Amino acid sequence: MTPRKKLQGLVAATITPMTPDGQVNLPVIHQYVDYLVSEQNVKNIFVNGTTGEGLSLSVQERKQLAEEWVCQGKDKLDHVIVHVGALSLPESQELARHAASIGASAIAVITPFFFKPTNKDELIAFLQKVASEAPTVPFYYYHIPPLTGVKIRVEELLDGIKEQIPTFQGVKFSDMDLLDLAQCINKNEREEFAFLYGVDEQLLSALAVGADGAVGSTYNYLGRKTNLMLQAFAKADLALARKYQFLTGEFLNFVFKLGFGVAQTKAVMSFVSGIPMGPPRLPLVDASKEFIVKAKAKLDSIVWPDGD
Ligand SMILES: CC(=O)N[C@@H]([C@@H](O)[C@H](O)[C@H](O)CO)[C@@H](O)CC(=O)C(=O)O
Repeated sequence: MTPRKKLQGLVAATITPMTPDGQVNLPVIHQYVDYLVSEQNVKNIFVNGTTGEGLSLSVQERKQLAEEWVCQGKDKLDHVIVHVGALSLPESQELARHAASIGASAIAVITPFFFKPTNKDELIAFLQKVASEAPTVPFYYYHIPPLTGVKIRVEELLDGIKEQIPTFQGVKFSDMDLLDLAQCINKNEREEFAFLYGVDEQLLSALAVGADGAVGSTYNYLGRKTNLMLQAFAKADLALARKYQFLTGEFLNFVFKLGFGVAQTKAVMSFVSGIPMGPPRLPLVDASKEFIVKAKAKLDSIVWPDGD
């Protein structure tokens, strides 16, 4: 899949559909692609990331998923970014080669988070070894310190990165540190890199400092609403953009108090889209019935500015 334009706008961090007995449910992906495009107006995806439980899947499952998303997304999706990060360097390299061979638009890599890099040079050395296995595929660093515990500032990482990773294309920035994000964007004078923000409830603030777009779980089921926020922001209608951000925030604030993570995202996506996402894989456990009833009632109660 050749990217037709610089990545911007919304990217859905895809869920990995599973059968009730915990197997990856590939046949559902065809319907899932159509749902994202036609119901959510989202044409970019990020596969096998956090929301996709990528680090809980086998290498074989990750390859099958990447292949299925690329295949089903052909002529429908603009960008299919495949997350190929792993704790083991050879596994990550194998996944990078595989993503290149199936025509993924880009790859992304998370830092190793068991044995962790302690500084920028160690992290870049790992990323470089993976990126060089896919020398024609755009490369994104996936920064998510709340989960990895690796807090190396991205602003530091950018210095000289293009010399070490010629395919470097940008960052999926899933952190609340907007000073770091803003400094990255300030350094990106030639606008050669894309910065995709990953904290959905704060996207408007990231847009204000210049984020190009966003990767997140909520764009699976609130993509259409968030696209309206992006449009309002582009027209400098901040009052309207804020309304959308406040309302997605109202929903997320509500579910955070109930306990919210990938398992609950799967449940919400199942009831909103009607596509069965199935249970999460252990150690995650299914959302409770009580969560589902309350989350659905909350989402249904929201009155959006577009009248829906
Ligand atoms: C920690 C986490 O899961 N963060 C999500 C957000 O989209 C998150 O679900 C949302 O902001 C609600 O908190 C994304 O950044 C993760 C993501 O894009 C991915 O699945 O790779």
